[in-house]
Amino acid sequence: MKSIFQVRNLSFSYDGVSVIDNISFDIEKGDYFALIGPNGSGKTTLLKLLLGILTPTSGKIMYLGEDIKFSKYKNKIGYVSQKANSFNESFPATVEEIILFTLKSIHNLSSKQLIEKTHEVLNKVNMIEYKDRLIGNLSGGQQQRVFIAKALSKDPSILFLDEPTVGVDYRSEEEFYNIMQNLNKEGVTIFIVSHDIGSVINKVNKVACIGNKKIHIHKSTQFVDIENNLRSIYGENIDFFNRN
Ligand SMILES: Nc1ncnc2c1ncn2[C@@H]1O[C@H](COP(=O)(O)OP(=O)(O)OP(=O)(O)O)[C@@H](O)[C@H]1O
Repeated sequence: MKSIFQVRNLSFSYDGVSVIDNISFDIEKGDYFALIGPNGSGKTTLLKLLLGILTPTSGKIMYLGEDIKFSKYKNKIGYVSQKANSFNESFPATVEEIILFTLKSIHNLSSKQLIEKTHEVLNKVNMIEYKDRLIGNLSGGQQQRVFIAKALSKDPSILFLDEPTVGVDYRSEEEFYNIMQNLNKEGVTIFIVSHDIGSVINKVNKVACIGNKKIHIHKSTQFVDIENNLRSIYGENIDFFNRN
């Protein structure tokens, strides 16, 4: 499989306090990845490093073989942040206007093409029927889908999502994972940061566990392997998965 991201001997410290210590792993084309780990284990820090928001203390991150410091990779990645689903009620724009505006800033398309592309990305997140609604009048789960549509406007090769199911109800969560699965089938590589181990593990096909400053990649979602690894990270004898 072709690597999209190659992380090599990556370490990171905040003001001398080490959070990530000499980790190496790849994100391959077509991966549907979950990054899991306890609170404070460094999930968001690693995500910020991959997004180029933070700079490694040492080591390298490469996008398609080129150091991200020098690469124009940001045009090729989609990012949905943790606090994405929070538009104010009075925000004066419809769903369609928000996507149109985003697309205009990225692509050089005719008006007709812009509308077509807007409808295409809204269809991908099951939001076409809400296109004329004011964004502030949507539920948190629906707003989240608009943010995913915004991220898809770039035609990203990889989509990063930080804790995407926090604050969404069971039905929205199911819908969210259906959308992710469809996008992954269409070829989008997906990387989800989540503390909701039981839910996310049933959906993805690779798991990265972060803890004690290290990362362990599970190339399948074999519960027993992951569970043993999580026990060593959390140091507790607890059940992580609901197997019903
Ligand atoms: N800006 C910062 N300055 C100093 N320390 C920080 C900063 N941001 C995070 N940290 C520390 O780095 C460690 C990792 O934090 P991080 O937010 O990456 O963890 P996380 O796994 O995403 O946690 P959570 O699940 O609670 O969101 C924590 O000990 C945290 O206190």
